[in-house]
Amino acid sequence: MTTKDDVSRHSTRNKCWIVIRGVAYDVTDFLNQHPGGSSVILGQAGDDATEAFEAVHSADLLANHQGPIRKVGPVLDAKPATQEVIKVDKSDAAGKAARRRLVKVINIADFEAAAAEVLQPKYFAFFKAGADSEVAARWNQRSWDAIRLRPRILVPARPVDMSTTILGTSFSAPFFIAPAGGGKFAHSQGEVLWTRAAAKHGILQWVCNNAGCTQKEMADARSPGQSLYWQIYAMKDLEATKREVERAVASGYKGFALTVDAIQVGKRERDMRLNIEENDPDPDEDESTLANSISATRPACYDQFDFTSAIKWLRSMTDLPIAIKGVQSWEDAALCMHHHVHPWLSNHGGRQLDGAPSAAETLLEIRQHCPEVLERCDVIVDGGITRGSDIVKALALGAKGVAIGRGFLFALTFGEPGVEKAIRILKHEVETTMGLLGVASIKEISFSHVDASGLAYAGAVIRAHL
Ligand code: HEM
Ligand SMILES: Cc1cc2nc3c(=O)[nH]c(=O)nc-3n(C[C@H](O)[C@H](O)[C@H](O)COP(=O)(O)O)c2cc1C
Repeated sequence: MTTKDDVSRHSTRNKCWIVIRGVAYDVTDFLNQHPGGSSVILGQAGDDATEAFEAVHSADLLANHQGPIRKVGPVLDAKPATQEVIKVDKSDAAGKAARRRLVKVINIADFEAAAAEVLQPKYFAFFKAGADSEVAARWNQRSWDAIRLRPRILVPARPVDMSTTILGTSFSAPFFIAPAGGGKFAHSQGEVLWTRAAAKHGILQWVCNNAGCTQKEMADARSPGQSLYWQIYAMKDLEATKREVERAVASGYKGFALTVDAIQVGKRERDMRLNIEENDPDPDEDESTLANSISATRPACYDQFDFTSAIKWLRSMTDLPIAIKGVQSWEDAALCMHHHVHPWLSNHGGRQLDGAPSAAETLLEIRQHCPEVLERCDVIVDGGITRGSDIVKALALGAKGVAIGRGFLFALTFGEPGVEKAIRILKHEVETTMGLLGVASIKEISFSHVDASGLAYAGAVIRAHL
């Protein structure tokens, strides 16, 4: 037990306590590790930080966080904590100006441009950033451009049905909302708005465990019958991740992805530059500029798994369908098949290993070296998908589900109406592409509908100029 007075005596960099929901925490040793920088926490030092904390973070972040934070104890005379997470509408995106911008959006790229106008630059940079020179991030998108569609003509038109199954559950469309952290940077209400929009339109939301909203908040925001999947990182403390998976199973999440391409964080320079501009670092501590950014100081992942031990560990927790997210070669896709899990071809939106292949390239490798993967697994792809035609190209190459990260983050800047509009735009584009190709259902889309022969050439030429 402690008191407000006690807490207020710890208001400096060397003795820094804050109160969150009636409990005091000693965050002195955490200050320099806080991904949001020490100054935001120091601004709350010795005081009640609940409102500032929950404007950005999910209510359960503290319980799950593994940084050097010491719980001091309940504050006897603290102001009572409300039951609901405090919603602070810090974005102007909900306002009239934002609605005016939304009207002008007619494709997913427009969402990016519109979000760039309304988001704080550091949040835009966090979403947009790729690793190093951002070649992989740009190539992801260009590689879909390099694939040509092969329409059949004089096929009597029929109504288009784009419904499909992903990991055993039916959805109204083959594309879905990728697990991407930082939803509350886009909109103060965060990822629950994805949950609601996904329900309205019958698409999948694959929830990210770095979400600003809690696992429970998103589960509670579900509509009857709505299926959500859960993405995890295996954290250094495997027991904590195990508890997270158990909670997700208990809350009714219906599928899992283990992200394996981020055992350390890629060097995201956009992010670093914005952080330097904002924090005006001490020139005598120059090295610190390399360490501080939203991306750079993530809690550590467990990095000792091989395929067999990872799958054994996952299977000790759940029988639900599992995808391994971050597969970037046909060999690893074949290993997924061997271990009865689904390969998710992704280079994390180019945010991790610059120079990594795009999902389109990995799909082609799989077709060449182990095509049975496409029959026996639900292959998921992502990276640089901005058009309905990209989605159809991915399906024609053999993918079963197509995830979109940044597109839905930028759309979330405009709240639920933004996300709904993004879904409608993509559905409309998929429908038009399918209609013009001469197919009426996902099953009818085949490899004969694409010509990917230019991809290797485009890769060589474009990469040289990226
Ligand atoms: C004391 C416990 C805290 C923990 C464990 C914590 C953890 C984190 C983590 C992991 C991130 C990275 C982004 C994410 O995953 O959400 C982050 C970012 C951030 N945090 Fe905290 N945080 C804490 C306290 C606070 C407080 C008290 C504030 C506000 C006064 C705050 C404001 C921010 C902001 C604004 C960012 C975004 C990064 C930026 O804007 O540069 N955090 N924090
Ligand atoms: C801002 C941001 C945060 C992300 N956070 C995660 C994450 O926490 N877990 C994860 O598996 N993937 C994460 N991703 C990667 C996405 O799931 C997805 O692989 C990627 O965004 C696809 O590329 P796209 O953004 O070009 O659509 C993140 C991506 C972005 C842009």
